[in-house]
Amino acid sequence: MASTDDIIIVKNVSKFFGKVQALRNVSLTVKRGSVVVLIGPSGSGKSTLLRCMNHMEIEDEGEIWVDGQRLSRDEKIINQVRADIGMVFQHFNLYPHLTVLQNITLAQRIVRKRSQEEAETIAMEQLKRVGIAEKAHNYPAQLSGGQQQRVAIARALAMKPKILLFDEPTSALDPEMIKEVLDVMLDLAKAGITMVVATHEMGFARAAADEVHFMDEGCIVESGTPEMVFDHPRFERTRQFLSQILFR
Ligand SMILES: Nc1ncnc2c1ncn2[C@@H]1O[C@H](COP(=O)(O)OP(=O)(O)OP(=O)(O)O)[C@@H](O)[C@H]1O
Repeated sequence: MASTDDIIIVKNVSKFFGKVQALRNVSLTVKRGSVVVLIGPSGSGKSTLLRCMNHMEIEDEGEIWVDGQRLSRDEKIINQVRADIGMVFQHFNLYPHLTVLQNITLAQRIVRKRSQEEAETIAMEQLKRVGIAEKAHNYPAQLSGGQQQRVAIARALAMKPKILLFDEPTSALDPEMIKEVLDVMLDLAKAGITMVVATHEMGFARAAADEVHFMDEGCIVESGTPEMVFDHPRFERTRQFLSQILFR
């Protein structure tokens, strides 16, 4: 039964791209304040599931509920859900012609209708939180990949979202920059921010996740605590995947 603790409910969701079935009857719940990590091979459906959660993709079958609201094609609901759910992508998606500060104030002004002054105050708070306040007046191209991703996280946080979705946030980074981004994410997890993270970083999953879901071919094959999934996988498919993955 659904509880008010459940901020996201995904119920029997399927999604097709032409003949490709990206999600097969997927169900999961995300509890308020918890960290849920999606793992699985490339093409297993992790991104599609995240994108359905904030309605960047629309499920073909099943239901998705976010904070008590059923997602539908109603534009008002879609806009509200998108404002309440922050998303951090693999490729940062910062505007190259805007400074870091402008990147973080833009959506706050348009979507949250904040004044420039308020938006800048919040932007600076969040830049401090991710440890790069001194870069506020730089352009994205003047920052390292890790710093750009931290700006993207600050931008998402500045919207004061109810949930943060991360789609392989460290996959495009050089190895030496991965840790600085994962450390920021770990801090957010400790602060009780609700997060759903698709990642290949098993060390992060082990340290931060309340629940791990292993996906393969559009299905959730196995779910549980990191200890259950990593140390005592029940299915051969999970064991096989984990045996090919680098733990760090
Ligand atoms: N817009 C799209 N059009 C057509 N097929 C798509 C589209 N998006 C995803 N797919 C297909 O859906 C399946 C699931 O893809 P998805 O990106 O969700 O997997 P993933 O687990 O996130 O993979 P990765 O780890 O490589 O990002 C794949 O077969 C993919 O090719």
